[in-house]
Amino acid sequence: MLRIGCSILTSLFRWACQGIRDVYRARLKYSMQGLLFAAQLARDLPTSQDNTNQLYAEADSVFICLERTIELAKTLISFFLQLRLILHVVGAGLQNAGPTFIVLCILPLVMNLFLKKELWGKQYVVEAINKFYLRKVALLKLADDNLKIEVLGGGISDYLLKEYRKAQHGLRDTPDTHPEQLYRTHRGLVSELLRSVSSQSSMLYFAFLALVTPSKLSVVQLAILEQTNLSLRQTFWLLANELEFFPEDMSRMREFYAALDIKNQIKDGDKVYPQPGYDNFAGMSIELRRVSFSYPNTVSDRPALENVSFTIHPGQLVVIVGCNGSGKSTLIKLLSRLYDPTSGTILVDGIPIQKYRIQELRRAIAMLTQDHQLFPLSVEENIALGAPDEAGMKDSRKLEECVRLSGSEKIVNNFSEGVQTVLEPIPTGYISFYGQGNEELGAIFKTMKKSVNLSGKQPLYARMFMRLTTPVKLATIDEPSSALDPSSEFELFLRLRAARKGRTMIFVTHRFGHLTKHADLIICLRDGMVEETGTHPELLAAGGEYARLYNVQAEAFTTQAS
Ligand SMILES: Nc1ncnc2c1ncn2[C@@H]1O[C@H](COP(=O)(O)OP(=O)(O)OP(=O)(O)O)[C@@H](O)[C@H]1O
Repeated sequence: MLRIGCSILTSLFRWACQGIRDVYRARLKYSMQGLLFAAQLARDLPTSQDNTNQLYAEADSVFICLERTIELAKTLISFFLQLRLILHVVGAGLQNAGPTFIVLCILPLVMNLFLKKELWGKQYVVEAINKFYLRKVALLKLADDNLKIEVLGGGISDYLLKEYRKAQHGLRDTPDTHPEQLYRTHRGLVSELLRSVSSQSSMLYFAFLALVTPSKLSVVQLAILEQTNLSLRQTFWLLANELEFFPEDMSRMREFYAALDIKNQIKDGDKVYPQPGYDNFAGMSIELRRVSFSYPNTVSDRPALENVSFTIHPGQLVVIVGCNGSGKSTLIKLLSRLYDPTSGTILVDGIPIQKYRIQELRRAIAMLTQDHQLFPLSVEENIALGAPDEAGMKDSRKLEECVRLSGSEKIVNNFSEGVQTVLEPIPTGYISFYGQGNEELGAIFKTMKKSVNLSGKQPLYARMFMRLTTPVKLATIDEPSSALDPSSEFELFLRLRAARKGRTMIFVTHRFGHLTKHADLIICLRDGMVEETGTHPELLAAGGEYARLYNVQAEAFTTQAS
């Protein structure tokens, strides 16, 4: 009865512990996740791109470390209790045999620890270097759906199959099993023999003692020792495993806290923006004095910008032009302090840009770059986040106006859920291992992955228009039109220019015409340096790089096809 009662109590205790454990784990994890999310959001661009800051930070690592510490303590206690039991049982008859028995009992496991060939739990980096394997993996990738058009359109399937066979031939029978598995299977004969002989030593020792001094060992003692021998080994094995992984768990937890503590490379200033007296200025004034910049971790010897100097007056419409890689986008990134110049000074309203509070400065800048992406949120939120204050988020009239200005009406109307449509839902579902291949489940799974395919990026422009409803002083638009047809592009430029009142506006573009003719200032870059500046007529008359680029585009429209 007592035994049954104890088992029931144990089960109840386990069940309750499991529930509490799961709840506590979730609480701790969510709270750590929140801290990590805040730290990641606060991290600036150079800091996040710095390889030394790529830490393994898992919100669960704190709980795991805590749990493993408790487990380790439990195992240690149980190990010492078992040792005590053995000494007690053996000590009754044979005074000195207990310690010998314990040593023999755990000897095979100690040997195992030294002789075992296992990579698991060790710190290492793996890289495949077999050229045939690398070739095969690269070729297999070409069967992916996202490369279908290139492969089918290019008619290269036969070539790929031939190359695959060659790579396979070169690879011969070299296994591509995980290195952990391969390493483990290569055990030496001596270690195998030592292992099996030593595993029997403790009981052989007692069998020997029982034969030599039968009066000092009872059958009951032998039975208890047989049982304890097994459980001591089990506990020791558990202890060794836990101790092996413990430093790794600790280091993961340390890494998690280190990730929370990463200091931003871009230092914040303490001046408010705009400075008193500048609030009513018709835009931001910008001056660059001998600014040079190289990207952190770049492999290129040439700086992205070199000795760049120019002045933009408040309210000017500026167009930056230049060939690919001439530094146009980089320049825009420096203006919002996504990066700081390597040397030189940027003055905003006459004060070095680093002196302003970054948050306030960025709030005064509306930026649209080639890197901008739509968020995996609803269309409405994607747009409203241009003005993320409570009032802007809820103003549906404003939202509709921004959709209209950006030319996104057609796109939005095509969605059955309109502005509530989530653009790129994060896939969270999966089919179980044994459910793979089940047609019915497959059909359900397909309906779960509903990504919305947008050909243009108009909602991004809508977000920009939303941003322009706030008191921004500088709008920078980097290649706004690359995904637009010419008439949409023309209309968009008109609307953006109309939204210019009271703010400085900088466009980065490869296309001349609509914009450059209206620009107060054109800055022409070449290889990271300012080649020339001026207005459209001035630069055409100068006959330099701008005139050359302009004429190349103009000729494309005027030259008769031969
Ligand atoms: N994140 C980066 N890390 C390292 N180098 C970069 C990075 N971004 C740009 N570069 C390099 O800096 C230089 C200037 O690039 P940038 O993108 O500013 O030129 P761009 O004139 O805007 O070019 P495009 O017209 O193609 O957009 C180029 O040599 C580019 O390869």
